[in-house]
Amino acid sequence: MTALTLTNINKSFGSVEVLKDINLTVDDGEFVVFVGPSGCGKSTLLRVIAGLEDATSGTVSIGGDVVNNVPPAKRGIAMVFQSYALYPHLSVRDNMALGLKQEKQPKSVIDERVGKAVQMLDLNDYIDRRPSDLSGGQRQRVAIGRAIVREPKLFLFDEPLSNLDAALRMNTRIEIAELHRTLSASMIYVTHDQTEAMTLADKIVVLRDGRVEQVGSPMELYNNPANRFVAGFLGSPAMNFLKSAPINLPKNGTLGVRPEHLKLVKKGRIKGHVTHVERLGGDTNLLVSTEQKEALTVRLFGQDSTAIGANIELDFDDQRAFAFDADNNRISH
Ligand SMILES: Nc1ncnc2c1ncn2[C@@H]1O[C@H](COP(=O)(O)OP(=O)(O)OP(=O)(O)O)[C@@H](O)[C@H]1O
Repeated sequence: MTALTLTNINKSFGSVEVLKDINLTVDDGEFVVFVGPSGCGKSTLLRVIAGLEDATSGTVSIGGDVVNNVPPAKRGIAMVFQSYALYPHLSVRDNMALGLKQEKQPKSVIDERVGKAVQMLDLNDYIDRRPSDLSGGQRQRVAIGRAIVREPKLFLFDEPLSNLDAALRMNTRIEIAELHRTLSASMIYVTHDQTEAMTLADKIVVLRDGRVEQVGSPMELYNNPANRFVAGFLGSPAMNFLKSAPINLPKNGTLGVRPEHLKLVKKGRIKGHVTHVERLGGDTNLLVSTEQKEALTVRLFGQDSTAIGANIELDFDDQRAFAFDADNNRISH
């Protein structure tokens, strides 16, 4: 069964085309992440699915029903926003219960669903507090709880972790992944963070300038990017791109090598000097300027003693490298 189908979705604001011919399906229980740089149309696409924006053309189907003319509250979706959007004067419990009260659900149903969500999200100690007395992470859990109690057909998350600090972001990311496993619900999650996309998604949709660049599992996209944009967007540190490559490339082509696939060797095909060293404890990143004055990042596992200014030689396994043509599309080599 398909949770969501988008067919030929276009969206313009005035003369500006923001979404261009988007076709996509989300299967039941699938976790789909929309990822792409700022302004590529991720939030607009989510808002079209939610019914907060109308598509200029195209069809939105949820659970097999066309919902273009169905208002947001009747689409069977629940949305979690970056800003939490909690009511400041209501307790955690009442914030979570509000949607169900508005639906006129019986008290027994409300108590049961809120109780279950509170348990699941470990919010027991906070149910009588107001949002202002909670940390950012706890507020986001309340916002997620409010979505869960509605038992939606489809969850929509719009950059839910971007207001949290790095450590909390990682914890909450793991909680969202666990929640997805527990609920087996269909989820769409918008982020510009490639780590969130890689770690959460069953399926990643890479967007750029309102178009879908590529759709696939995280490892499919990582190991088999269709073009230079996808190759450069997924992976941290980002893939290196060389114009003066030591392998045969078409005219104006580019060689792509991931930082972890470059090896320090005595005699290699790439020569350069180290311009900066980042010692991360577990890994070491070397920033290198090649003889052809191109910049590279090398990711070495563990602690490495190479110093700034060192002359080094690098090489890589050709099987691990990617070749892109003058139009930045991937070619086999
Ligand atoms: N109501 C609107 N009126 C006019 N233009 C809009 C409107 N909403 C969004 N846009 C434009 O549409 C484009 C896509 O915006 P959108 O918010 O969907 O991007 P995004 O990928 O979610 O970006 P971000 O990661 O920065 O939130 C942007 O160029 C934006 O300026």
